[in-house]
Amino acid sequence: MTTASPHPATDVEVVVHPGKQELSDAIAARLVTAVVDAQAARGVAHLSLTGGSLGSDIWRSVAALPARHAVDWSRVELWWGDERYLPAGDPDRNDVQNDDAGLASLALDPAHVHRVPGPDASESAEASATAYAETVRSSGAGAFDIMILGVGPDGHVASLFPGHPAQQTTDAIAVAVHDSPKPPPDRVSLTFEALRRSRQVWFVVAGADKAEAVVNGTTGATLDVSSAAQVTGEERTLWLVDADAAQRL
Ligand SMILES: O=C(O)[C@H](O)[C@@H](O)[C@H](O)[C@H](O)COP(=O)(O)O
Repeated sequence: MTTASPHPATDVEVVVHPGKQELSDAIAARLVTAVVDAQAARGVAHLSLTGGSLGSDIWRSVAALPARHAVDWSRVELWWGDERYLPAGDPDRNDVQNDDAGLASLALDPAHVHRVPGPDASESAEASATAYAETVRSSGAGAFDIMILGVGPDGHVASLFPGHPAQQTTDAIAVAVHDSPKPPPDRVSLTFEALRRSRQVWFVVAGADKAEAVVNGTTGATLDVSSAAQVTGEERTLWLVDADAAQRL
């Protein structure tokens, strides 16, 4: 399938798994292999994570996967595509939900886990976005190796919501988002420009309520309908979906 998005850097590939559990387990297996490959090629793997239920299920699956020991987790640089602007440790933060699901059980180097500053560590969401962008810029990462993105039923990815003013931010790596249509209202998100600087982009989507978002995302829908359709990887763009989310393809 070829996307008609305005940035068709790569063909879009869709892989369908029967249910959410199989999907989560398959993403985990794919992730371990991709991280090993990135480390073999470049020494370090830059991996960007997503919130959402599936975004955390993946870490439950990785933590149960014997092959996780094939990864040198201390040489993984971790990022988040977006974060809810809440204090460190808040159970509604994406990083905390990922940690609780299993991420925290891996032998990561805390210095390589790049959390988005919350209100306890920054003056505003704008200041947090500036600081996070500076961390991305100074990390030396030419591109993220793997960008994992959940997709909302409304077509949002990271915290870039169709029709929201922050969606179209240009010339920035990260942006503050206020009045988010999905709570909580204040967030920090990578921009489209930053999300596209990824060797591989993996959209991870489960559930019948996402079926329309999957059609829109894989067929190059416009900005006002789909943020997902605006993002492709430099080398590969994968839609990893369950049968319910794929039902309208
Ligand atoms: O910050 C958020 O509110 C979430 O991170 C959100 O962006 C999520 O990734 C998608 O809505 C998909 O979520 P599900 O996997 O739960 O459907």
